[in-house]
Amino acid sequence: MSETFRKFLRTLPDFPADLPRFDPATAARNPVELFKQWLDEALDAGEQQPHAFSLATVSAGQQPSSRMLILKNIDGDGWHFATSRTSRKGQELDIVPQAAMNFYWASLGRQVRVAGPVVQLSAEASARDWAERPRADGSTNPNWQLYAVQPTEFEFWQGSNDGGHVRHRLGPDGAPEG
Ligand SMILES: Cc1cc2nc3c(=O)[nH]c(=O)nc-3n(C[C@H](O)[C@H](O)[C@H](O)COP(=O)(O)O)c2cc1C
Repeated sequence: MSETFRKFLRTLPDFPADLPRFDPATAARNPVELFKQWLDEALDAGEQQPHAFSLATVSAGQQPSSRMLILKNIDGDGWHFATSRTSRKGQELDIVPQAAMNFYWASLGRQVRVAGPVVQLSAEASARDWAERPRADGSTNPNWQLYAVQPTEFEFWQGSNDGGHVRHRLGPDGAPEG
């Protein structure tokens, strides 16, 4: 059975035949600008929920966990997401306020990694996010919290069908890193 499954996995579709080329030398130097460009291109490529990402957090005992979330904004406070403070991730962020985001757009063979410390945004901003969510019903939720990742590192990754994958790593100010 496990051998059959192993072989089955080998047959699954890989990247699409046509992938964009990415040349870091001519890319936007500002990581937020580059991200917004890639997000637009993911939307144009037909990606459903291109603003969805995986958020990894870690427990006090160093057990990592990850789950999908929706990006709510990017501004001077950082990269916003919202969740309940009482959730597993909320509790983990109370103890270890660090996280890693991972966006993946399969149709373009692209991944963006963003990581750094996490801060809590204001009660007002959190309440507004709760009120503006899809299917809002006029209720309030005192546990709903808007957070922001304040990136210390970025990585823009472009897959290639010839194996020449491109990794473009940037520091917090957009300066290229090894
Ligand atoms: C595409 C997608 C987007 C999601 N967006 C959110 C979100 O913005 N906020 C949220 O709290 N949960 C969201 N969820 C649910 C989370 O993945 C997760 O199940 C929930 O937040 C509990 O996670 P935790 O127990 O690790 O804290 C989303 C799930 C999916 C699949």
